[in-house]
Amino acid sequence: MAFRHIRRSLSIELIKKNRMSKPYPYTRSDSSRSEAQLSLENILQGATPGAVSAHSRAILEPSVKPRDAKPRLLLMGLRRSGKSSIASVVFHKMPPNETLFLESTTRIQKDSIHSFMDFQVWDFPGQLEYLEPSFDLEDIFGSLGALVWVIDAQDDYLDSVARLNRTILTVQQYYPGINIEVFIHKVDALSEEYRQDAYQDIVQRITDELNDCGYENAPVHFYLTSIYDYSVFEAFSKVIQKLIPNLSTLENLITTLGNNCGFEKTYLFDVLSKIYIASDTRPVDMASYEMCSDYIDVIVDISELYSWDHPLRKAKGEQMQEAESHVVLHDDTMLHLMEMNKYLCLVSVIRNPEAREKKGLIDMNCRTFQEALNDVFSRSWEREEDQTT
Ligand SMILES: Nc1nc2c(ncn2[C@@H]2O[C@H](COP(=O)(O)OP(=O)(O)OP(=O)(O)O)[C@@H](O)[C@H]2O)c(=O)[nH]1
Repeated sequence: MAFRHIRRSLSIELIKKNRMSKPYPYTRSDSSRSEAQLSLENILQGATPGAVSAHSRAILEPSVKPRDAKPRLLLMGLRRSGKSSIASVVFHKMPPNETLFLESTTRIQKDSIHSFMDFQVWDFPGQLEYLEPSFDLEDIFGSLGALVWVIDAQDDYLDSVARLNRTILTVQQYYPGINIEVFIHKVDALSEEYRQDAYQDIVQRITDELNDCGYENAPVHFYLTSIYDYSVFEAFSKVIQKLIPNLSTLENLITTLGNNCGFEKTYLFDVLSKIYIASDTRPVDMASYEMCSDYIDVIVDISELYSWDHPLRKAKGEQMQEAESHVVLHDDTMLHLMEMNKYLCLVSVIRNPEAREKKGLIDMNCRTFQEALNDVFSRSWEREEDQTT
């Protein structure tokens, strides 16, 4: 559990603390990772590489058990476009610069992600010809949540765009509802002007082709991404959000909470991956998202440092199981964090001085939100397990 080491509520007043300015969200090597982080990673079940070849369809077994009927995210694109790097950085907390040493994927890598929602991430080798008749489209695209197509924007992308167009046209015929998410990737090394040009050009080429073939409203979305900043987390947040049932209910709940407590912006984070699964309906600004995301790291680190069982330490009264914390930054912005359950935590940005003073109100409203969230969004099999025990 994310903050299970925290036995009591933390309240940290870091008056002169500058915004955390780590270049990347994960900058430490494996050996220096905290127990808390490792325990987070243990939630993930490791990759179970399927022995896929063009002639071996058996590995792409259709899902039969209800537990296996999870939405699937397919990572596709040409070789070296950055698919495995994205999966490793977002879901395995790999420091971005370590992706330089990733080897080319030769088989479909299947990751089962067990979190607030179960889903699978399939990383396809760039060279795999999945549109050939030897592959069963139903096995690949059947229970698909989204197809994430990664285009290396630093490279000549025309081949990739042509291949994506072929894939979309095939998939659209049989599975018109599938979300196609195009990551225009590795934009970190590009100038702002070149980024925008590449973006416009790629969008144009794909929409023109789809329009010519009669798919005017195909569900294709575009993102500029890089593993060296938060853009890939932001993009994945948007991709995952489309798979969440009742997202608008969740957003409305968060908006009501924010209005009642005077929050400027609130995010509901998946602690493991630090993608946000919902936020209030105000526009997202990257600076606040980054700040909140960094704050989760800070709290995980602090909980690791100070939550060990001390024989002489006695609890004073009843203790909350969930972590709760707030911090005031140098510009008087307050960040408030509250753990919601095993997987999710709520992080809010508070700039209104009056709102900052009403800590009791904030706590009470966040608890009410927590109860509503856990009632509505607890995972069905956990409820079943609870009933059987
Ligand atoms: N500059 C930059 N490099 C990146 C980024 N993402 C990935 N890379 C680099 O791109 C190279 C290829 O990345 P991979 O993740 O192995 O690519 P892949 O698409 O999985 O490749 P295949 O397994 O061959 O299909 C690695 O050296 C990464 O470090 C990014 O956002 N920016």
